Parts: sequence; C-alpha cells; structure tokens
Amino acid sequence: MTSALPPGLEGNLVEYVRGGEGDWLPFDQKRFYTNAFVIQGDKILLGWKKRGFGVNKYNGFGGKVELGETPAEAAMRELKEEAGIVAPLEHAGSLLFMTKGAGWAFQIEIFSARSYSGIPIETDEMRPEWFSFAPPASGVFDTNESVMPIPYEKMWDDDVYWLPLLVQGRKFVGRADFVMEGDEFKMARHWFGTIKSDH
Ligand SMILES: Nc1[nH]c(=O)nc2c1ncn2[C@H]1C[C@H](O)[C@@H](COP(=O)(O)OP(=O)(O)OP(=O)(O)O)O1
Repeated sequence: MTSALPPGLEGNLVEYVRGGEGDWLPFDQKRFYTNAFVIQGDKILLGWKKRGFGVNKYNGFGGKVELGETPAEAAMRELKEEAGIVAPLEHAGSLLFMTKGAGWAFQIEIFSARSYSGIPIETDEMRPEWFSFAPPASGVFDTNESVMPIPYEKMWDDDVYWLPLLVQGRKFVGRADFVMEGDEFKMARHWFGTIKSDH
C-alpha cells in the first residue's frame, strides 16, 4: 500500500477513505501546528473561530508550534490560551493540510483527551461550545435538544472523515488539499488512513 500514499505522508498506513481528483498540490516545506479536542462522555468541545485563517468555522483548539516546543507542549499551551482549560492530551492523529498557491504545508498534530480541568471560557480567538457525537435515542435531533450534533457543515471539509476515528480512539494519518472557490476553501483531494497495527 505504501506506494499509494500521497506525497508527504509516511508510515504503515491502511487506506480508510480517499476522494477528489487532480494532482496533489506541490509544497517545499512543512510548518507545524496542533489541534486539540476534549471529549466528555458523548460530548465533544469545539470552538467557533472568531478571527484569522479558518474564521467562522468550528474546530478544535490549536495553533503554531513555537520554537523549542514539542507539538504536545504546544497543544497544551494552545488549549489553555484558547479555551482556558487543561487536559491530559494524547496524540490522536496527523493531518497534512495544503492550500493552493501557498507552496508550503500545515503539518497538524491532532490531540484528544477524555477529561479536563477548569471551565471552558470564550477568548478573543474562540467561543467554546459542546456538541454531541451520539445520536439521540429517537434517532432524530430536534432543535430544542440542548446539545446539537457535531456541525460538520461548519467545519473544514475533511474533518467528517477523521473526527469519528478520533472519537473511537483510532489513530489516523491523512492529507487534505484545498482550493479557493469564490471566497471559500473547498477540498479538492483527500486521503486518510489508519495505522496498520491499530485495528
Ligand atoms: N480541523 C482542521 N481541519 C483542516 O482541514 N484544517 C485545519 C484544521 N485545523 C487547522 N487546520 C488548518 C487550517 C487552519 O486555519 C490552519 C491553522 O490552524 P489554526 O487555525 O488552529 O492556527 P492559527 O492560525 O490560529 O495559529 P495561532 O495563531 O498560532 O493560534 O491549519
């Protein structure tokens, strides 16, 4: 399977999902980022991004890995800065994210935790909100439900493929390439795999 991996990915990976078409976008360097998700029971904490790249989308909490930090240290720092909480984050997966014309790739190390301390607070960058990843007993969410389902339509297009893996505790590695369509980024091509020993 290794020969079929998109450029920039490596490891003993088993394809989980792929889609889109066209050539993978070229890049000459990777820049390192983090993204962290806190799970509590059947709920997951997301943040509504209020500014910067990815504004007006829901996402985990994260940002650039600073010089001298490991990705795990950066993930802890960003979670505290953006949501005001502390959590025992563990590595959950890796995402190589590209946008057309940038020439460089975001290497995003993704973390998760099943407990946390503190109280999530709104910051200048993010407004935290809990969502449910379990379907309601009736099978249908109604709008009076106090916790709504994960709002994939307001997230980056690829998150729908790997967030369920993260919730299940299955490690993943993937790549998603985006192009601008009007004033929106649209996913042009994607590939996600799970790690071979992880069944
Ligand atoms: N869940 C996700 N799915 C995805 O496809 N791309 C993501 C992603 N989370 C982050 N990215 C990409 C797009 C995003 O704008 C970029 C930078 O991540 P962030 O928005 O977390 O970092 P920031 O630009 O806020 O960095 P800081 O200023 O250091 O906080 O990485």
